[in-house]
Amino acid sequence: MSDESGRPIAVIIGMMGAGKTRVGREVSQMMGVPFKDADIEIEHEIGMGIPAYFERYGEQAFRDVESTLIRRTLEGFDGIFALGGGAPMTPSTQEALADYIADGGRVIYLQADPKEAMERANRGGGRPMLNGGDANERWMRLYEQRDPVFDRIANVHVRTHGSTPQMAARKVMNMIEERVVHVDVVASDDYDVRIGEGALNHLAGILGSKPVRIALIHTQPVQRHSDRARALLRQAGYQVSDIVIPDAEAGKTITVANGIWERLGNEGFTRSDAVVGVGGGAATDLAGFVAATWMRGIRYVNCPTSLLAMVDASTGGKTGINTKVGKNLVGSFYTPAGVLADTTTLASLPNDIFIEGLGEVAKSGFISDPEILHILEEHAGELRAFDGATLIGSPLEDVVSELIERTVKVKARHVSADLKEAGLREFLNYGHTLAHAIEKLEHFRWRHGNAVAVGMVYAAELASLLGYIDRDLVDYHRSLLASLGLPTSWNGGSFEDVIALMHRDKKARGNKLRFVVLDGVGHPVHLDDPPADAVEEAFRRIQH
Ligand SMILES: NC(=O)c1ccc[n+]([C@@H]2O[C@H](COP(=O)([O-])OP(=O)(O)OC[C@H]3O[C@@H](n4cnc5c(N)ncnc54)[C@H](O)[C@@H]3O)[C@@H](O)[C@H]2O)c1
Ligand SMILES: Nc1ncnc2c1ncn2[C@@H]1O[C@H](COP(=O)(O)OP(=O)(O)O)[C@@H](O)[C@H]1O
Ligand SMILES: O=C(O)C1=C[C@@H](OP(=O)(O)O)[C@@H](O)[C@H](O)C1
Repeated sequence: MSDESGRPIAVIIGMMGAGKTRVGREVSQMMGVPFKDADIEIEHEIGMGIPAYFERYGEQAFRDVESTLIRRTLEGFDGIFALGGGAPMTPSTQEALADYIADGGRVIYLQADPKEAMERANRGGGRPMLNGGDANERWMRLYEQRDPVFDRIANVHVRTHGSTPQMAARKVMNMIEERVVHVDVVASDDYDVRIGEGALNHLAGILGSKPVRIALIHTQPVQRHSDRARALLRQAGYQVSDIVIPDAEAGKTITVANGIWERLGNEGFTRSDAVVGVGGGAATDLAGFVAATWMRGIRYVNCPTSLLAMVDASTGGKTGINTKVGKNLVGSFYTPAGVLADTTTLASLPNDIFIEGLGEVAKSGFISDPEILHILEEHAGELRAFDGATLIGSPLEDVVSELIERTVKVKARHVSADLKEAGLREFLNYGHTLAHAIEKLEHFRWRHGNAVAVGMVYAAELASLLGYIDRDLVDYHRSLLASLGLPTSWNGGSFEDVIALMHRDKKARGNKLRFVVLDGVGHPVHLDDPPADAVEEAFRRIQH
């Protein structure tokens, strides 16, 4: 885990008594990496205790020694590095930490409960900054000065209220090991998709101090996960309006949205308040739509709990609801303040819902990242046998996290380049032209990812008929998708019904059909107005 460039894996800052040394050492043991405590290193260097050095030479002289040692350690140590309580207040140390973050480092603000930390800091003395007068009063004064500075300097915030050292260390380790995909959007604020155990712990860090009220929108099947989100929000001091919506597609309606708008009005939600959506893609679509429309837009954080929502639905700023005429026909491009894909939520995900999410994972492999296909191939059996109850802590967890990160990166590249789907982003629609027709004809009984799988085989057949790809790649589509438990054929409707619906696909222009096909793995192209006989023959070929 250590960083080859000699940079610390993480630097821990926080108030005296927060647990920087104790928790930092726990983390280093859990991760099997070295640990350094700046205060101990300084005492070795100055050849005396810090209180004595303070006494003899004063605080400024100490801070000079401290900041020099910190800068040197940041350049030449690859473990967990805990700083002294006052260290981050020194401007030169702040600069060094900013450089470290710019180089990919993690400065973790260990946010202990002030009462707990103050009590622990006063055990055993030896803290010169608490000398003179009431130690608790001095601690609180230092806290008022330092907390805002630490909050600003750190790029990771870990609340340890009520945690044992081991629990706190586990939270810190999860934050260190989590995967982060940055989405930089030209027309809107950038945001991060955070993937890992405990990602929900970032909620307060993303929402910040401005919101008073949070609308927590969730569905019954994910109650245990929304319970955790609610507890974190309340611990952080927000007023939480708990809004349970109908599950799955039943929740993506104007009636549900209208009911929430009424609640937000009655409960005085202002523009500085926010929405948090917890659930599958349907819930995060609806939550995003409510956030996009309330007062013409308030901030929202998506907390996806299904694989498809983590890799696709929650991450690209498409929000929306269904209407009687069709799916996703009303909505807005409105990007979130952040996306928290907490992999512990997958523990309750049913196997069939996990497998359908693999349809969108495979799609991303076909259009952009062949390594995704290799990982799917290598682990097809384990993935097909997915059991959420045994996922966390198993070898499969890291495989799933890698697949999520890679798929989100594919999505992020397209969203960053083309938020409103004027061109490049359409490549994410590989397999979707037929998929949407299937979903409609199956009255949405077919899951989205399953329909996309059949749609990709169709697009491969069409591409093969027109000479873009060879039969081997068509066969590879079928063998890989089938090995994951995904369908590769469909017999649920006539070609006439299908062609009529494909003409209403959002990629169609005028009376011309438009598809995304491959010109090889990782090379999607637009196919406009293909010959009618090829369109029909490809359909025949996915009907067996
Ligand atoms: N906005 C976009 O860019 C985008 C992209 C793809 C799909 N979508 C939309 O996303 C929806 C599909 O998302 P989905 O596949 O997550 O379906 P879904 O939201 O209907 O969830 C599927 C089922 O799994 C349950 N579930 C989800 N997470 C769970 C968990 N951790 N434990 C137990 N049960 C859980 C849900 O309650 C639901 O019953 C569709 O509405 C689709 O239109 C949107
Ligand atoms: N989460 C925690 N729960 C219980 N005791 C803790 C916790 N974190 C630290 N401690 C104890 O509190 C005291 C101060 O911890 P320490 O790591 O030295 O704080 P810091 O380095 O942040 O000043 C130590 O006795 C330590 O064992
Ligand atoms: O552009 C996007 O981010 C996508 C939106 C969804 O398609 P639709 O917009 O066709 O619903 C999704 O199914 C597809 O995987 C990617």
